[in-house]
Amino acid sequence: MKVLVIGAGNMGLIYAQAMSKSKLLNKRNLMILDNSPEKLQSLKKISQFDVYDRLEDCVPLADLIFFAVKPYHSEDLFQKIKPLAKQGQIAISIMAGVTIATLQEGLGLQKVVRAMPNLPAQVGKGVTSYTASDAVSRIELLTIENLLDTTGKSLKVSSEKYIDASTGISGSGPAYVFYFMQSMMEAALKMGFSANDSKLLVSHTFEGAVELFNQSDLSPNKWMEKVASKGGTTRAALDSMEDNNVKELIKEAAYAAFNRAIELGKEK
Ligand SMILES: NC(=O)C1=CN([C@@H]2O[C@H](COP(=O)(O)OP(=O)(O)OC[C@H]3O[C@@H](n4cnc5c(N)ncnc54)[C@H](O)[C@@H]3O)[C@@H](O)[C@H]2O)C=CC1
Ligand SMILES: O=C(O)[C@@H]1CCC=N1
Repeated sequence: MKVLVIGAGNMGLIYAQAMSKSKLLNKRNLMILDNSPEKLQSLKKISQFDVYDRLEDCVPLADLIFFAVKPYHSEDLFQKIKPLAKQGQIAISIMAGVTIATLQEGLGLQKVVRAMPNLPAQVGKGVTSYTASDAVSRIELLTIENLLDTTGKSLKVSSEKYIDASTGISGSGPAYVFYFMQSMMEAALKMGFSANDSKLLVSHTFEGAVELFNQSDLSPNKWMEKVASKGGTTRAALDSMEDNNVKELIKEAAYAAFNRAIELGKEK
């Protein structure tokens, strides 16, 4: 299987590098294309894949075309690719909001996979939800799942609604975690810790809490109870969060991302 990644930004490059290291593909089978001269310059220094700047040189060679450009660049890109694409090729898109129907119509291809990864893919700890059009066979889907798994875990979902929903949870989610971390680091600095010490205290607190959660069957609520002593410091913090409706605000934020994903699909 020959794979072409279009868009060598954050996500495209992460996927290209992860796939190139996996046993599923070798160097000759991985192509990458970008339209930014600076990006091409830096890509040529990486020897893991073949770099292209012209669609006509690489699109016809690909079995699987992986789309990793911003959603607002997709329409123009699809127009250029449509005359070069061949039935049987599989398009896989990680673009937020861009629907399977839009991909099929824009590219003139029936075999389409929509996926939603997240940035921890960069360290092999990503989670990618995906779903496919009926034309993609089970065996093709298995290969695609193996490719997605090179960046972490994958989750097959039953419909596109869950791709938009997972955009609001896991796709955008790392930014919510960073928001929380930033807030705690700012509080630590205000309490008088150095930047380095603030970072150490906060990053280990997150890492340790996630590790505890992952190694047990307990819910986050149960873990909160274990930290909070009656009348103690944690209770004071949790009460302050409850009084300020923080949980509802976080849910609202996740829904804002979910709804924005749906809107992006309509904007095209
Ligand atoms: N950054 C993230 O955490 C996540 C991003 N996504 C999705 O991944 C996609 C890419 O996002 P990022 O990697 O963050 O963006 P980015 O801006 O870092 O990368 C996009 C790349 O596409 C290139 N590009 C633009 N138009 C092109 C064209 N016509 N032909 C070839 N290359 C072109 C740009 O030069 C750039 O290198 C987006 O659609 C986004 O919705 C999905 C999940 C997480
Ligand atoms: O913010 C965005 O639109 C993309 C999709 C999920 C994460 N980044």
